[in-house]
Amino acid sequence: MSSTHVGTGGWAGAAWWVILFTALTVLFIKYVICIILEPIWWKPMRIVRKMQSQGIKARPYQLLGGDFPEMMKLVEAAQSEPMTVISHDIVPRILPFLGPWCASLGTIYVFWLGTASPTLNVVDPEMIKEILSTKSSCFQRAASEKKVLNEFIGKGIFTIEDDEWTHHRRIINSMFHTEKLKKDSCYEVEVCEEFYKLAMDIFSRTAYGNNHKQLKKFGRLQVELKKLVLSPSQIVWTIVIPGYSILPTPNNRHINRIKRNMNRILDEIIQARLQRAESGKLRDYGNDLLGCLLYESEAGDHETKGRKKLSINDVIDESHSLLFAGHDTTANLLTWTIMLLSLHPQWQESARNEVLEICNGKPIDDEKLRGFKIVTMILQEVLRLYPAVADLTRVAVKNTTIQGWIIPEGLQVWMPILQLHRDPEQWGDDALEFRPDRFAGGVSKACKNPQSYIPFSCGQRTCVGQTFAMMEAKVALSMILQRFSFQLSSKYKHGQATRGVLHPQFGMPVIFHKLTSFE
Ligand code: HEM
Repeated sequence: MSSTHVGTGGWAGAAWWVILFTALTVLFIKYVICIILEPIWWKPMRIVRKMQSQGIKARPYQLLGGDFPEMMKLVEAAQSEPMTVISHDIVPRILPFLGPWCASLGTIYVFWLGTASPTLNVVDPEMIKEILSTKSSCFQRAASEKKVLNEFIGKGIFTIEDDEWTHHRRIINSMFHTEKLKKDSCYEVEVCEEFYKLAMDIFSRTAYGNNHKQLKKFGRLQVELKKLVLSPSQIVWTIVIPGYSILPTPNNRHINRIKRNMNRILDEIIQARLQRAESGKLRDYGNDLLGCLLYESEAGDHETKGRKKLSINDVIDESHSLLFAGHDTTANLLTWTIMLLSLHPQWQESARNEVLEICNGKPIDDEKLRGFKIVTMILQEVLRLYPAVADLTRVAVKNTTIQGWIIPEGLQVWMPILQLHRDPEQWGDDALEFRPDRFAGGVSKACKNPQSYIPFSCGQRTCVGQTFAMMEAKVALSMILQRFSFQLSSKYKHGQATRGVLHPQFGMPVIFHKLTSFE
């Protein structure tokens, strides 16, 4: 009797345990499903429904990488051959998906830039102004872009946010004060065909002192790294597979080897600077960019008024960002300028006459640079047609309204600068032509809405080096114009690609003729 009783009670107790265990397991599975489904399905679909309820169409959802793998395939196909004619209609080559998608979905639509990343295509200049300027606190750089940039240039000013960004930006800004640029960057440079090396040399001398030999090697490694990290397949894998960069693939191992070498060069430069300061050969750490960064680092003994000091690793990471942004962009500006002035010899001649008249055989200084009206217009027009940065991406970090559209938290926005700079609505029917004189009355007269011209972006995260870049381009161009006339070689093939920045895909062979006045 009692044993039966005990037995039944035991079974009942066991049954309760089974029920409890099953319930907990079901709850746990539901919880795991929620954790997985919320970011990859529910949240993105909520965002898309919100946009669809406002009349905006969306591309169909794709799980891994979203539309990105298809975009990359289209880009590869569009760039597989040189262009048959020299034309500035390069949107179908650089952003080949834009035309067909706009035709079927309208100019404002949602596509998938990365895994579960609904992204709004934005070309309206007023919306862009709000996103980048007036409502910039509601947006940050998108996660997929940060992933790729972190792989290439490490964690620095491009990828950090909030207080950390404000702190780093303030330090870096101080180096680009016009007073400092006037004093430090007006030295005579040899004109060379290799703008990449020239721009690296100028930037490294100005920002990193007397280390240009080491930084030349750094520059070579950066070119190699760029090819590996920013190759279409590596970008797709980095975005699609979380943690892809730590897998021991041959490419990743090669990338890590190059990064270690680059870090070693920067570390040697930093340690040498610290030693010079310690031995009293320098007051503080020097007043170039490296000096400013070290002054604010844990190596500096000054009071930071509660602000966190930069670590030496922060200084190394920022150096990767600045050494890349500081020369690749300007090198391409000069390259495209030489191409366009070769195609338009009358503008080459006008620019040369202006430079010869203003310089009159004397060295270039700040006052002369301010007198370069034609040269400035030419550079502005080059930056319109061939902006180094072809598009910008941000992600909304809180719900906001932009020009009447409700933008939910988590929605990415994508702003194709290249398209904006060629919009005939803004620039007129000659938008695809090289016409520097459209800038004769300044940007506000060149287009309907000045917000349609953003080669350096705008708002608080506008390019920190724009004054430096324009100054450097004017100095280099004026020196070339005074010494040489130039034309494209018959070997030149017209084609563009983006790997970090918009660059000539098949190189830019140019024939220079020494001017008789400089024989
Ligand atoms: C023709 C030359 C240049 C062009 C067209 C250009 C363009 C741009 C653009 C469009 C951005 C915004 C990127 C974004 O928000 O995603 C940017 C940011 C930046 N640029 Fe430049 N740039 C040029 C030269 C330079 C130079 C010489 C430096 C010197 C260090 C520099 C340093 C930076 C930095 C540090 C940022 C990030 C700013 C931040 O996030 O606070 N750039 N640039």
